[in-house]
Amino acid sequence: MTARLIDGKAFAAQLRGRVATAAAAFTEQAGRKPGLAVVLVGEDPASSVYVRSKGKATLAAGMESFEHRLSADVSEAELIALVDRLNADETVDGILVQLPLPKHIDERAVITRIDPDKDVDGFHPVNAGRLATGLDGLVPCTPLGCLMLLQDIHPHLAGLEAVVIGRSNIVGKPMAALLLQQSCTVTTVHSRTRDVMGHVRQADIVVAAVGIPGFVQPEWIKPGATVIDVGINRTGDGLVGDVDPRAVEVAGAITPVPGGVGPMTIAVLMRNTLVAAGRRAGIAVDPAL
Ligand SMILES: NC(=O)C1=CN([C@@H]2O[C@H](COP(=O)(O)OP(=O)(O)OC[C@H]3O[C@@H](n4cnc5c(N)ncnc54)[C@H](OP(=O)(O)O)[C@@H]3O)[C@@H](O)[C@H]2O)C=CC1
Ligand SMILES: Nc1nc(=O)c2c([nH]1)NC[C@@H]1CN(c3ccc(C(=O)N[C@@H](CCC(=O)O)C(=O)O)cc3)C=[N+]21
Repeated sequence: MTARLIDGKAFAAQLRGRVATAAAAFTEQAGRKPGLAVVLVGEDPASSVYVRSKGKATLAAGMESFEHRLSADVSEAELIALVDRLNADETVDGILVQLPLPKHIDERAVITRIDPDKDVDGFHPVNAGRLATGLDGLVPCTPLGCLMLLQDIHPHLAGLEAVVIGRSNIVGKPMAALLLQQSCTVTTVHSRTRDVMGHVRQADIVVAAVGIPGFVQPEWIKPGATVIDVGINRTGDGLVGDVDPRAVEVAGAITPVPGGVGPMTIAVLMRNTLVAAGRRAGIAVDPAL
């Protein structure tokens, strides 16, 4: 059997189309466009590429894009002062500070300074708490994008066994929270787990967010399982995921890298910006987003 390839790129394009329609309706009602501010510190080439593609996607969705590029030696105080200005700016609905930050800056101090209602990355502890307790908030883009792809394949997620590999605040933990909210039976495995393979073998759904190229072996996968590969690893062979490509021979459905989760992350960022704008302005946005 060979797995169905989940076309994240096409799914993301559809989502961006729906966001653009809803953004136009917002602009009509609010008399201004939704606005996203992206802050980049330093000149890491990969981060520069992401920031540029986020800016392009923002404009294409009919939203305002504010880019702030700061030099790598900017002080933490200066960066926090910029966050304060963006928090106070009525034309800014979403704020994203590109990670990682240079070592001399405390990421936590910066993230916790962002107004939780403008935190379109969903990284603020207030949003993590809202997700954990089932309140409306802003949900991290990558795991929400993964959930959308999963719901397309499994309209009924309730009762399925899901294994999340990785427990970062950015991907693994919010992914597990979302799957639990959908009534999956969720297991999170990590570097201290005794038998990662043993857990993965049981899973109807595997989400790999490890950061090790080709980590998940085909023999670990239950035949027919759905596999979501979050990994973005730059190697001599180009961009590769956290799942061994031979897994296509065992899985029922699998996301490719590139063209899987990555494009969804940016599309959900657009969606989160529109949702934040709607809530801030008291304007209803399409709930199907
Ligand atoms: N497609 C996209 O849009 C995005 C992709 N990514 C990619 O996703 C991947 C994960 O990112 P992120 O969560 O930020 O990474 P982190 O490095 O923060 O987390 C990696 C997790 O994997 C776990 N881990 C490491 N080694 C093993 C092992 N041998 N067995 C089991 N678990 C292990 C770690 O465990 P422990 O906690 O015990 O150390 C940790 O929880 C990366 O490739 C990243 O580039 C990330 C964000 C967005
Ligand atoms: N505050 C913050 N928020 C983030 O969401 C954030 C961040 N910092 N730092 C870095 C990671 C990584 N990330 C990706 C976004 C898009 C692709 C993406 O579009 N990938 C394409 C390929 C792109 C390529 O070829 O390089 C794909 O997988 O098809 C990947 C990874 C967001 N991140």
